[in-house]
Amino acid sequence: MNVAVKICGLTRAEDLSAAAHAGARYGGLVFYARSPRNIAPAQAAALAAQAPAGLARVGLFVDPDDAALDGVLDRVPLDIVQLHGHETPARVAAIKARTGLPVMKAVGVAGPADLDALWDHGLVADMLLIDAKPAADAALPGGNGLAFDWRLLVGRRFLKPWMLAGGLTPDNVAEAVRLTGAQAVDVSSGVESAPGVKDAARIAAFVAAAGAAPAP
Ligand SMILES: O=C(O)c1ccccc1N[C@@H]1O[C@H](COP(=O)(O)O)[C@@H](O)[C@H]1O
Repeated sequence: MNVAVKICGLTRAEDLSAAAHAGARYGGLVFYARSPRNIAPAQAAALAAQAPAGLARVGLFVDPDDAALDGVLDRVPLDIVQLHGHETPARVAAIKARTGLPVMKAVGVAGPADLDALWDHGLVADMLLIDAKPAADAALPGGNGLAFDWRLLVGRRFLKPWMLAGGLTPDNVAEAVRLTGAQAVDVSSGVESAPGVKDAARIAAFVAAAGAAPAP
């Protein structure tokens, strides 16, 4: 199976190298101050410059205003913008127009009613990211290592290509892919030794277990 893998929350050169070497197709850089994976634009620019051609650089934002977006995009070469907050479809469309980049919109899922938002966002976003819906009192809107009931996705079709996220690990990603038919998966905490510190062995195990094909 050819499953594309995104390793999110890269903060160190060795983590980016481990992701690329393992065969990941996307590397995520988190621009969200409350996250333990938050990265400053200057540091992100250096990391992004090291990314090989087969690794798409994804910038993760949470409800960014235009100044926040510009402050990163003026410095950091990104290939995709990931929106992981409460952005409306109209805001997604505006960010897509402003940045000129493909936009991946994350939608949190806890039950069947949450799937409706995937339809609405599928009308404007280029890609969808289906993540677990965080608890109301969660400190972060994502990156919590929290999974949702993957059976909610069985038999579902979406308007745009989508990634599965939320609590994925080297041990459960194969089952998640088998059950949902996901062709792309995203992981952050499941391949870490500590928040914000990726583990090369876990990255390699995750990519292998996902059934990823190496970048062409
Ligand atoms: O990783 C973070 O710190 C983060 C912060 C704010 C929003 C999203 C974040 N990460 C994204 O969350 C999902 C799932 O992460 P995990 O594998 O369950 O830890 C993933 O899409 C990350 O891109």
